[in-house]
Amino acid sequence: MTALLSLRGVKTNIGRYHILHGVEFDVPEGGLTMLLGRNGAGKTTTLRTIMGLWRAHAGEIRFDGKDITALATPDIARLGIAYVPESMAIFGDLTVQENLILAARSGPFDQKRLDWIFARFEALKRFWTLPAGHLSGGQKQMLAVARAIIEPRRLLLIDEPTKGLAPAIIANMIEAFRELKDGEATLLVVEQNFFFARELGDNVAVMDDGKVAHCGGMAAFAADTALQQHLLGLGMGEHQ
Ligand SMILES: Nc1ncnc2c1ncn2[C@@H]1O[C@H](COP(=O)(O)OP(=O)(O)OP(=O)(O)O)[C@@H](O)[C@H]1O
Repeated sequence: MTALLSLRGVKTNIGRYHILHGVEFDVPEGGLTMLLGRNGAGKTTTLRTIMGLWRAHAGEIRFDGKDITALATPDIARLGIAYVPESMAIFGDLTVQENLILAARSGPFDQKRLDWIFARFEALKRFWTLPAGHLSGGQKQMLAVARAIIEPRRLLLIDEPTKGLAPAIIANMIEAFRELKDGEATLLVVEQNFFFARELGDNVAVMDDGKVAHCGGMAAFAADTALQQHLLGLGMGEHQ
C-alpha cells in the first residue's frame, strides 16, 4: 500500500527542549493509523509538526509525494489535511451552525453530509442555534470533529477524539470514523482509549520518548501483550 503521509528523521525542538528525536513512520493511504504511546511520548507534538504548527528542524514530511516540511500551516490545510487538536478548536461565542459555516470553506453545506453528521452527533442538531460555549465537554468534542469532516478531506489528524465522551457517543464516533476511512479519507488518530484504538485501527505507530518505537498492523499489536506492556505499560485488554 502506498503511503499518503511519511515522516523520516523528524526532529522538533520546543524552545530549548528537544522533543522529537527522529520520528519515522508511514500512514498508508485509506484506513486509519493509530498513534499510541505513554503520556509525554510526543504524539501531540508529532501532529502539530505535521500541520506546521511546530517547525521540524530536521527530517522530512511528505504528503502525497510532496515535501510539506517547510510549508506554512494554511498551505498544508489547503492540500486537504484537517487537524482536530485535543483542546477542541471551536468558537465559544458562535453558534453550532456558525462554527460549521466557518469550517465549510468552499461554500454552502452539503445537506446530505450535514444529515450524516446529525445522525451520528444528534446533539449538534438539537443545539444548532446555541452558542458553542454552552455545550458540554463531550458536545464540544463532537463539534470539533464535525468541523473537520463537514467537507471531504484527504487526511484527518485527530488528537484524542473520545476524551470525555459517553460510551454511546464513542460508538457513534467509531461508526463515523469507520465510514470515513472506508470511503474518502485517511485518518491518523492519537488515542488513549484502547477499545476504540483496537476497534478502528488498521495500523499502529507507538511512540516512546520522542521516537516511533514500533509500527505495523493493529491486529498483530493487539495480540502481543508483551509488546504492549513494554511500550504502553499496560496491555490493551487491561484498559477498557
Ligand atoms: N510548549 C511546550 N513547551 C515545553 N515542552 C513541551 C511543550 N509542549 C510539549 N512539551 C513536552 O514535550 C513532550 C511531548 O509532549 P506531547 O504533548 O507531544 O506528548 P503526548 O504524547 O501527546 O502526551 P499526552 O498523551 O500526555 O498528551 C512532553 O515532555 C511535554 O512536556
